[in-house]
Amino acid sequence: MTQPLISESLPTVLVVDDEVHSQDALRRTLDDDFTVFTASSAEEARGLLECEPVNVILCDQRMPGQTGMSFLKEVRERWPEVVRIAISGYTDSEDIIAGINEAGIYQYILKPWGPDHLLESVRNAVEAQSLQRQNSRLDLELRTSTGVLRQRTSTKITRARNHFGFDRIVRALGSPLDSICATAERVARYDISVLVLGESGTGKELLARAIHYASPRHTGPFVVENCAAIPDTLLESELFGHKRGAFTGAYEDHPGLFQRAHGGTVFLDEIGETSPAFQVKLLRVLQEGEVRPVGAARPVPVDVRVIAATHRQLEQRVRDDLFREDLYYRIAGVTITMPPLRERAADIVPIARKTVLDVAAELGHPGAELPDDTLAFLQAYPWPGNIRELRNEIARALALHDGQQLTPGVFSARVLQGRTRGTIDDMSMVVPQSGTLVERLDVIEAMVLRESLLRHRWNKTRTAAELGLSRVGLRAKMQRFGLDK
Ligand SMILES: Nc1ncnc2c1ncn2[C@@H]1O[C@H](COP(=O)(O)OP(=O)(O)OP(=O)(O)O)[C@@H](O)[C@H]1O
Repeated sequence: MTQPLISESLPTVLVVDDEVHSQDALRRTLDDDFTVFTASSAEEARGLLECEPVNVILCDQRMPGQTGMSFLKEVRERWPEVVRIAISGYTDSEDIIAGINEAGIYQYILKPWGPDHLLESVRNAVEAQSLQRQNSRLDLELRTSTGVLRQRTSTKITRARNHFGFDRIVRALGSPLDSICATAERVARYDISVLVLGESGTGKELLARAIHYASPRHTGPFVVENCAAIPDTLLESELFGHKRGAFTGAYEDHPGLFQRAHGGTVFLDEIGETSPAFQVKLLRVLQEGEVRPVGAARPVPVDVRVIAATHRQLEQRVRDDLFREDLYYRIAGVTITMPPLRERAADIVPIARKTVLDVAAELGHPGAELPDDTLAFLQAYPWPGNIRELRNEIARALALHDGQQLTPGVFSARVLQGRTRGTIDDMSMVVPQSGTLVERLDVIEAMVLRESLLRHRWNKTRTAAELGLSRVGLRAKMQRFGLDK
């Protein structure tokens, strides 16, 4: 047996035939295009397969010791990448079918074979193998990248769930937010609409996100829309999208709000500010569960959960005919009210501490200390802008007083003077909107006391004189409202 030196560039073919003249004929036919090995027995062929990279095996059906088919079966098991061609002197269709099934034969070549036909068959076999390899590689890459993508997506979702979970809503032990979050978490599991009421900056959007990420829709999008910011002229296009060429300037298809939120949750902020036109269109989508993009021939089904929010008393707006009653009932499956910060002063301490950490990390500062008197001072301020205002104040103080202790003096004049703006609209931010009259007056009384104390730099004699109180009376009130810390 003389075997060739392997040419790197040519595919290799192993001819297995015990008849020397058949071997020679095959070699001559294939030699120009392939590196050809020959073997006279299964044993010899095994030896070659073990040490040479064979692309195609051409095996005669008749072999001493065992049939060509049983050997090709073995090849399939041990070297499955090698393409198998059987050469046979007879045509038994059952034999051929068995060969194809059991040995995974690529082709049967009948004797006498013609050189052109044989050459073409072997070329095709090599090509089939290369395609097969390419496919496997692509398949592997695809599976790996899909796996990585899936893993990345699920990591992202897990991170988002952790980042926007209910425990990220910072609050003191026993805060009214405990029961609010418990309700929201229960509601999250069901596909009902949620209406979140509360002053600006109380955390309505934060709560809406927590609901979305705790819901079965958490893998879908959470899309925020500030309804007050959409002019009526753009309503259709913003809510329902448009097709390319639907109007001048529509250069490409634009998915509307509901299509973007499909499978997830849409957060409709400032729902109380919407025009009658907006309300009609919104109601239609919620009733029909489909949208028709401007210029589209057919409506598109949308599957969206709605969480709406407003700082307005929406029921009152319904009574005043400023908000559609039918829409109100659609969006207010469950109503949750976020209390203003001044009604949960205990939350100010953990929120302030957490904000210092967040902002310091953002600014790359080492952080800052919040001494007890500063915390008491922050608790006494009514925070008409709620948590947003508190966070902004702390960020400002940290930026200006890098690395120092945050004493009351580092806060803005507005906070130092306990000033709140005086418009009627702002009144609703300062005057409590829940509780009995006595409870509400208590909140106001505490604010008046604190404001006066701050202005007099906590001098009790001057504060008492200004408020027409005795020093003892002032001290008693300070104690009652927690202002004596
Ligand atoms: N309990 C909380 N713990 C930590 N951060 C909070 C909390 N509540 C609100 N925040 C933060 O305060 C800011 C304002 O909150 P958010 O935007 O959710 O309020 P909102 O009621 O939706 O305000 P608006 O009505 O003005 O849109 C955000 O930065 C939010 O992350």
